[in-house]
Amino acid sequence: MDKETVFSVQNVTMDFQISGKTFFSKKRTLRALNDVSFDLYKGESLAVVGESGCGKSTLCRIAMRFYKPTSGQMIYHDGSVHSFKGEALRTYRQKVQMIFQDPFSSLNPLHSIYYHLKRPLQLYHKLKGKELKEKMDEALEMVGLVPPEEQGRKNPHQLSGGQKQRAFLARIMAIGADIIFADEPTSMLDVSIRLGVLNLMNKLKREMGKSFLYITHDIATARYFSDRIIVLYSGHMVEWGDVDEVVKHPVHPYTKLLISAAPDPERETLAKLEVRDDVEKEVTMWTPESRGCPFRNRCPVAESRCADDFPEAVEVKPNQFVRCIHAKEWKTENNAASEKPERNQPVS
Ligand SMILES: Nc1ncnc2c1ncn2[C@@H]1O[C@H](COP(=O)(O)OP(=O)(O)OP(=O)(O)O)[C@@H](O)[C@H]1O
Repeated sequence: MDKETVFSVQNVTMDFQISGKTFFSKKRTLRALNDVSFDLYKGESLAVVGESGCGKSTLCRIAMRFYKPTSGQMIYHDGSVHSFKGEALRTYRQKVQMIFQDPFSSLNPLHSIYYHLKRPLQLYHKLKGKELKEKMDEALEMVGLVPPEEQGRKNPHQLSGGQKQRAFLARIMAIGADIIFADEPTSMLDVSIRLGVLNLMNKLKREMGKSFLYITHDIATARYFSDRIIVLYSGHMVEWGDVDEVVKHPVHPYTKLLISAAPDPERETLAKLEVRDDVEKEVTMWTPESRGCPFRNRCPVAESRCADDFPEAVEVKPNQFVRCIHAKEWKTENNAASEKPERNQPVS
């Protein structure tokens, strides 16, 4: 069955003007995202992973219209997100929502949980009286805040971090969102509570067909919750595809590095891959004038040609794409290995 695209990111590039190192130095341009493109499908979770500063949150902020991209566009229902006005903008603000990292600042401490649910149900669905109360309780039950009568009357400070994220998800459901940009929604929660929130998002995805763009630096939760994954490095998509394939058989040296840094008992055999220690380990600041592969200064297999151009994407396996000069060689080797007949198998 064909997948239904509900949101598209098309060649998005985002530049920021930043101050120089001293008061008198000239402003510089930082390229936070470089030519980023992908589709988000109905009822899927697409993880965006990468280390701090790689541009994950910028992607969310553009989708929320906090920033306008320098070039490229985001598409929702055939319309460019930054061109929406009037009714189209109102619908977009209803259907596309964001859940934040910090559950402590996402709810108004002065108002009850019922209040947070009542407002969107009145505004977007024109509900009142008994029907309004039933819908609020339904939303609380859906996210596991029970009994709803008791939980709904509480103020945010009376809830734990995990319960606050559940209350915020109940609000998003009450608004009627279909697409949720989740920016590290569990990173500030205790490990024991994280799983519950991820399971709840899984339920919203599976049972209600909600789509999630799941921003994280944690490969383990990305694999647990997501269907596909994009690995970002310094604003560039370096590898993307089905999450199991990318995590089990990473091809880009940066993906290998990320995965080798995450503990996983199943993956004892993966060779540990170190960054080069003869060069700077910090992420190089990317500017509109920068050329080549952004990872080359840390890459153990870099060659001089890596400074020329950022390589084209190569589909190394069905649904797994890599941008690295070695991707074609890897693809050839991999295909040769898979074409080799097994011993004792008749060749037809
Ligand atoms: N408004 C801004 N002005 C200038 N630079 C910015 C702005 N917003 C983000 N940046 C820069 O853009 C780059 C990407 O930032 P972003 O917050 O998207 O990264 P991130 O991957 O989400 O990091 P983290 O995981 O630490 O939140 C960083 O170098 C950041 O300093």
